[in-house]
Amino acid sequence: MRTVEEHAGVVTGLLHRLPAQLLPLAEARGRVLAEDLVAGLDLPPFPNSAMDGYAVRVSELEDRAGDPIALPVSLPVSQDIPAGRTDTAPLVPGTAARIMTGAPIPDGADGIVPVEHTDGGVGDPGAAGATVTIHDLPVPGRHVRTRGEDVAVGTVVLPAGTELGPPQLGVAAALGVAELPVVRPARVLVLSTGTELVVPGQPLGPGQIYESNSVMLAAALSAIGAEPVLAHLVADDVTAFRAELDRAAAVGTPEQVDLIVTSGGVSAGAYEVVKDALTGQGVEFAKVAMQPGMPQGAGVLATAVGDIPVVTLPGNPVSSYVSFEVFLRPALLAAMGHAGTTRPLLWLPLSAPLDSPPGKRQFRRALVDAATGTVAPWGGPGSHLLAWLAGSDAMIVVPEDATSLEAGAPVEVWLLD
Ligand SMILES: Nc1nc2c(c(=O)[nH]1)N[C@H]1C(S)=C(S)[C@@H](COP(=O)(O)OP(=O)(O)OC[C@H]3O[C@@H](n4cnc5c(N)ncnc54)[C@H](O)[C@@H]3O)O[C@H]1N2
Ligand code: MOO
Repeated sequence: MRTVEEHAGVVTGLLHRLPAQLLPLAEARGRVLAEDLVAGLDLPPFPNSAMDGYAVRVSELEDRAGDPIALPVSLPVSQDIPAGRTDTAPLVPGTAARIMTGAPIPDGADGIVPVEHTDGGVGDPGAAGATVTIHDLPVPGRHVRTRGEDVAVGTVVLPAGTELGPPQLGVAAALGVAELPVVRPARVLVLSTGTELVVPGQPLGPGQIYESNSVMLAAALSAIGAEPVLAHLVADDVTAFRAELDRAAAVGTPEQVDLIVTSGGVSAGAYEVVKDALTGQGVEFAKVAMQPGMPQGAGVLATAVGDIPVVTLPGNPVSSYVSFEVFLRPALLAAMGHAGTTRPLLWLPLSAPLDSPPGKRQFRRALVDAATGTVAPWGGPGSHLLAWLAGSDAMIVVPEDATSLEAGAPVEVWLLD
């Protein structure tokens, strides 16, 4: 049997780092930056006011000894500077300029008196007789946002590998960048197999069940920023199945994907379509020492139209999802440029005992109790217990050598979404 790490290594080895593409900022959230973002300008690009108020020469409001002059003091208001003004004149000595937040500081001014520290001004700023009476003196530089104090031109603002969240996209926009080079998402064909499977919404016949893996896997792919492509259900028919795979492998066609993920048809039954179609074709089937998720397959399928990595997941719904978490999620995140590929990991004491099979790493559905700082197994270990998976918010990882753990034992916990 393969260890979990051995199979994880095989799956990761199938996927190469994806190429970059240019995306408008509005479409880049969650993507990974493919190249350093270097500032093409200073931020702020010019000195500007952090307050609505009056720009002054602070030295004019001090006496020769550098002490504040007696207050209040009235100054003529020589100009008005709203944000966006492009023709600001230097500050006339002995005057103040009315200024708004974000407006350029006039040459010569070195302090801003917030409007709350004045009488609010009398008359139209810039007109004859306009004055402002100042009650409190500013310190030089106060409320002045200097050029380049946030970003200096030429500096790396976001290094390659940065995951683009709202603030990162915001700073790119502030630098005037409209598009960013980001790692392209993986396109993944999800193919569920099984003659017993019926698409939700259709009537269910005897012996049939509704198909749940493809929608679950597609959602899991979307959640990490990959692009799922869902194929129609393929019955347990090797020829039809191979035709689907060949379509997905065809280089340069719209159908081409980076990876094919199948579910079902890999265990020991008489109708294992995935195994039957792929054995000896570059895909290796193995038992992995884990529960659930023991029967696995992975490899590169060579077709007449191109080679395509394939990962075959077991059909039991919980097995399928756990296999995604353990093998595919980290491998795809890495291929899409993410540095962190694991779930947030905690060590928490169990609030209830659990059993685990010898020699297998068990991944148990679990619920974290934030109030007590404990974790409880949620439902049994059965790999058909999908509703329990749906009710869980974490996975407990039980090591291969543990067969029973008492309440209170510390366990590794992966926090799920
Ligand atoms: N004799 C043995 N039998 C089984 C073994 C074994 O080692 N020897 N392994 C068991 C384990 S463990 C697993 S896991 C499953 C894996 O089986 P397959 O991958 O071949 O999957 P299927 O047989 O096609 O289906 C298993 C189960 O899951 C249901 N299923 C499958 N696909 C879907 C889907 N898309 N949506 C919802 N449900 C699905 C299917 O109806 C079966 O109930 O094999 C054990 N058997
Ligand atoms: O390994 Mo299977 O995935 O237990 O149910």
